Amino acid sequence: MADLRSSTLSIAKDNVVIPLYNRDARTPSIVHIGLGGFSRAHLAMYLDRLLARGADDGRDWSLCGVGLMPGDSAMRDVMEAQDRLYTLVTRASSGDEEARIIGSVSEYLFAPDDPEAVIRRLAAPGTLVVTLTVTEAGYGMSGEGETFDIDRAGARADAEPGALPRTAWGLLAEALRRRRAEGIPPFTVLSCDNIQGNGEVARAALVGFARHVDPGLAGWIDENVAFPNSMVDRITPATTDRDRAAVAELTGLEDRWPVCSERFEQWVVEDRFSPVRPPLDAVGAQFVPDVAPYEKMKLRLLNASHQAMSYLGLLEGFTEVHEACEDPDFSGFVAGYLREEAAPTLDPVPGVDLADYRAALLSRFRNRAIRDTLARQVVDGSSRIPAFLLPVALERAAHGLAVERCALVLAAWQACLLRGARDPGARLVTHDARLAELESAALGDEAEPGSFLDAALAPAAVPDALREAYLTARENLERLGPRGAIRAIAASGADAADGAAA
Ligand SMILES: NC(=O)c1ccc[n+]([C@@H]2O[C@H](COP(=O)([O-])OP(=O)(O)OC[C@H]3O[C@@H](n4cnc5c(N)ncnc54)[C@H](O)[C@@H]3O)[C@@H](O)[C@H]2O)c1
Ligand SMILES: O=P(O)(O)OC[C@@H](O)[C@@H](O)[C@H](O)[C@H](O)CO
Repeated sequence: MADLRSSTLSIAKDNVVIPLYNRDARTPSIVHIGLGGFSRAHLAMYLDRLLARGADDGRDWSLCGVGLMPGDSAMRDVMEAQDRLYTLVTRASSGDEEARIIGSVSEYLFAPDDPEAVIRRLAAPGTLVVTLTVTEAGYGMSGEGETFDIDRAGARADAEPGALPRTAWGLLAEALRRRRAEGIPPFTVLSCDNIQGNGEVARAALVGFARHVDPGLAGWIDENVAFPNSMVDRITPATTDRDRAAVAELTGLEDRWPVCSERFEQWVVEDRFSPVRPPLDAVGAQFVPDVAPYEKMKLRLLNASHQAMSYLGLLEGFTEVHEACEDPDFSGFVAGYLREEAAPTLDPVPGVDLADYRAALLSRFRNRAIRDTLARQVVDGSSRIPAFLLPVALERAAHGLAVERCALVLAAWQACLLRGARDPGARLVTHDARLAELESAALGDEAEPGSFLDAALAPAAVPDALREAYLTARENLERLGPRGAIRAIAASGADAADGAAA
């Protein structure tokens, strides 16, 4: 079978959508930092659509992908070998698959090889927007998510005089310094990470970093750079060898790194770009004046549900999201979390019926075709729990409302970490920037129940009601196991535990 590259596109099977637009001599208008699974299934797909239909403004809305981490050398190799082409397969729950070869990546730069090339691309007048998926942890925020911690972001070396920057913040600050010096208007910074107020957080990170280098530049960035908030959604698991084989079968071409996702897509973007807004509304994105209600809905419902099901599901022995969500007890628990605990904390969302949204989520989670794993959801729980689930628990506790389900999720997190602390070979949580600290806190909780919450959730102060609910949940989990602890909540009459109802 032929390898995927420009010269073999014409032999792709008939059902495959291929890029027919001109891919030669391009000047990307967008630089994307952190070109991983999600941005390849989402941002690059929207741009591929835009390039295929032709942008009315005549600009080249292709993107330059940038990898910053050492592991991104694998992406560099594949992008080089395949003329920056790859396959996106979207999978419906019926098993129906659609394949599209994405051609919107016009350049790929691996920063560890040549940071200067990345800075030059960022500083080029043609670069109008810089998009980011550097994960929640990449923003290096501490406190309530508003303060930039240069060490947490791993960016202290970037701030040394004369340093060649290695982090997103160092690269962006240096490129903006050059643009300012040369009188080139700044680009817009558009975060596509799952963070409430991701634009504001990106601003806090970049301005916070720049303050370490040049307070004048920091002030200029704060005043002149647009950081629109955005809500992004498309469940995109990591690519497996099984996916590679399936994609070869579907397209007739060997793709070393395809990406497979669900069919659902959503992108809600704050209409605040400077100097130029990409015409993404022509290809399915939605521009709105205020993204906050959409972000809150998505993070507290979808992302927090992933947290809610995953620690409990792993303790029960499940490995994939759909397994947990097809089980009546577990799906009843998630439905109960959505309906009883999370949804009441949301503001109305323009154009969205929240009951329909909740029902649609459960059916997306039950999509067997995408084979999303629980293990993917528990990476970096120390960034995800505080971002997705804790705000629901804190808001409810502050209003004297029940937090049993949030508390059970926290107890299951502790139990998963405890297992790894006792037997590293049996770890259920394997990747977290704070893994050693969390495992030790989970052990400490055995001697002093509740102390795990203080250590894991700091600097958040743990309200008494959450602590009490956690202690009950923890005891139930130990005594009854995950299913029993879930049933205890259902039996308490807190909800109907109807797995079918959202
Ligand atoms: N996968 C999804 O379903 C999904 C959906 C919506 C949003 N997202 C957002 O996208 C992010 C990435 O998800 P993914 O599925 O693409 O993951 P991935 O592992 O496929 O890719 C992550 C990319 O981010 C880079 N990265 C990681 N830490 C970084 C750091 N500190 N600085 C710079 N780059 C860093 C990696 O090198 C890689 O290029 C998530 O954290 C989330 O915020 C993901
Ligand atoms: O990617 P994260 O770390 O923000 O969260 C894990 C999952 O909840 C997330 O990737 C979802 O699949 C995604 O947000 C769906 O749009």
